[in-house]
Amino acid sequence: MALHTFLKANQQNLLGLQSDMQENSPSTPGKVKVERSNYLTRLTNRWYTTSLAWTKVLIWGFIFITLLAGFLFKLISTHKTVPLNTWGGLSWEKHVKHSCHTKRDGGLVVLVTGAAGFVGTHVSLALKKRGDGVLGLDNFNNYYDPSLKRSRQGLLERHGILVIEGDINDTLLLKKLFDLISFTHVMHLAAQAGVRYALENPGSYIHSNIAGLVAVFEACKSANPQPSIVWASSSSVYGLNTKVPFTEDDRTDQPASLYAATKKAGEEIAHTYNHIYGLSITGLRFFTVYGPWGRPDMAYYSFTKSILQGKPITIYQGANEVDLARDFTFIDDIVKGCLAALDTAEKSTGSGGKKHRPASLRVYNLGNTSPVSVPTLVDILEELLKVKAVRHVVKMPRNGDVPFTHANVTLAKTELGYNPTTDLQSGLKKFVKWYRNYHNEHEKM
Ligand SMILES: O=C(O)[C@H]1O[C@H](OP(=O)(O)OP(=O)(O)OC[C@H]2O[C@@H](n3ccc(=O)[nH]c3=O)[C@H](O)[C@@H]2O)[C@H](O)[C@@H](O)[C@@H]1O
Repeated sequence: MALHTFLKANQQNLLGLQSDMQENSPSTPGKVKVERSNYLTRLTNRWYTTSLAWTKVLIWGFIFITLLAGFLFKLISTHKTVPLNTWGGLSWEKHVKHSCHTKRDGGLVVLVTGAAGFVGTHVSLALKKRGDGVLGLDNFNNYYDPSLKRSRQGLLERHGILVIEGDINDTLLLKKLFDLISFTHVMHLAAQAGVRYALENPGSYIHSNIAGLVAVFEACKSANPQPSIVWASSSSVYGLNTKVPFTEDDRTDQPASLYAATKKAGEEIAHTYNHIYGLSITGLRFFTVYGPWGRPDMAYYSFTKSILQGKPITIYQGANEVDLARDFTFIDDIVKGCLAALDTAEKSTGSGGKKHRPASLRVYNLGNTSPVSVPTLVDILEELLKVKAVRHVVKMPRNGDVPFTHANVTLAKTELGYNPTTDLQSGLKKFVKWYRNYHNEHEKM
C-alpha cells in the first residue's frame, strides 16, 4: 500500500515536472531569469514531496519488518517449547543426575526407555523404590491417548524419576545421556506395541522396533563402561508354532504379524551386538501383560471400557469355532522378572567398540503358564464390573493374531527365580479397581 502510494506520487511528480518544463520553456529571452527561478522553486518542492514519500515508505517498511520479525521470533520460540527439543543445559543436567542418584550400596543406575509406557512405569517405580537410580526416556507418541502417558509421568515424577521426552532414534540425545551418566544397565522397553496395528502403520514398527533398537545398541556399544541391556521381546515371536507350552528353543521363524517379525529381528540383532561388541543382552518374551496403568489398546482394557459404556465388544474366534486363548500375565509378576533379569545380568565385555571376551546373551519367557480363553476373560470382567457384555463373536480375521499362547517358564524360574503368582481373576480385580479410580478422576476433569 505504502509502496503503491509512493510510486503514484513519484509518477505524478515526474509528470508534473515534465509539464512544468514544457510550460516554462522561454518564448522570449527577457523572461528567462524570473521563470528559471520559479522553475527551481517548483523543482525543490517536487524533490521535497518525493523525499517525504520516501521517508514514509521507509518508516512503514521499518514497522512492517519489525512486526514480521516479532511474529517470526514468536513462532520460533513457541516451536522451541515443543518438549522434544528441551533437553540440554545446566539445570537439565542437574535434574538428570539427581534422577540417577542411587540410595543403596551397589545400587544400579538404569536408563529405562519407554518409561511412560505401561511396563516402563511399573519397572521404573520398583527400581526407584528399592534405591536404584532411574532415568526415563519416552517419546510420548499418540499410538494411544498420550494423557495416560502424562499421568504415568506425573506418578514417576512424584517418586523422583525424571522422564525425558525424546526418541530412541535421537542419537545425539542418547550420546549426551551416556556422556553424562555411567549407566550400569539399560532397560529397553520403548517399542511400537500392538499386534494388529501393524496392518495400519507398518513403518512405525520399523522405526521403533528395528531402527530404534539399533540406535540403543549403538549407544550402549560406544558407552564406556558399556551397560548391560535387558529388553522387551514378545511371546508373539512363537507365531504359528503349535508345540505347547512354548519353550525358549522352540521355532520362532513363523511370525504371524509384522510386530512379531520385528521382535524376532530384534533378537537376531541382539545376537550380532553381543557377538561383535561384547554387549551383555537379555531378551524377555512377555506374554500378554495386563494390570493397573495398562494399555488402552489391549483387549482387557478396551473390553472394560465398552462393557461399562454398554457398547458391543468383538470377540475373535479361531478355526472350527475354537476360542482364542492367552497366557495373560499380571504386571507385578512381570516387574519381578524384569528386576531379576537386571540383577542377574552379567557385565558387558567390550570397550572402545571392541569385544574383549565373550559376553552373556539370554532369552527368557515371562508368562503365567496358565492360558485363559478370551470368552472367559469377558466372563471375569462381567462379574467384576457387574455389567453384562454385548458380545459380538466373529471369525478371527487374518490380522496378525495367533490362536493361543502358553509359556513354559522353567528357564526363568531356574535362572531368575521367576515365579508368577497372580491368576487372571485376582489381577483383573486390581485392574478394575484402578480403572474406576483413574477414569472417574480424569473424566471429571
Ligand atoms: O504377549 C505378547 O506378545 C503381546 O501381547 C499383546 O498382544 P495380544 O496377546 O494380541 O493382546 P490383546 O490385544 O489384548 O488381545 C488378547 C486376545 O483378545 C483377542 N481380541 C482382541 C481384541 C478384540 O477386539 N477382540 C478380541 O477377541 C485377541 O485376538 C487376543 O486373542 C500385546 O498387545 C502385544 O504388544 C504383546 O507383545
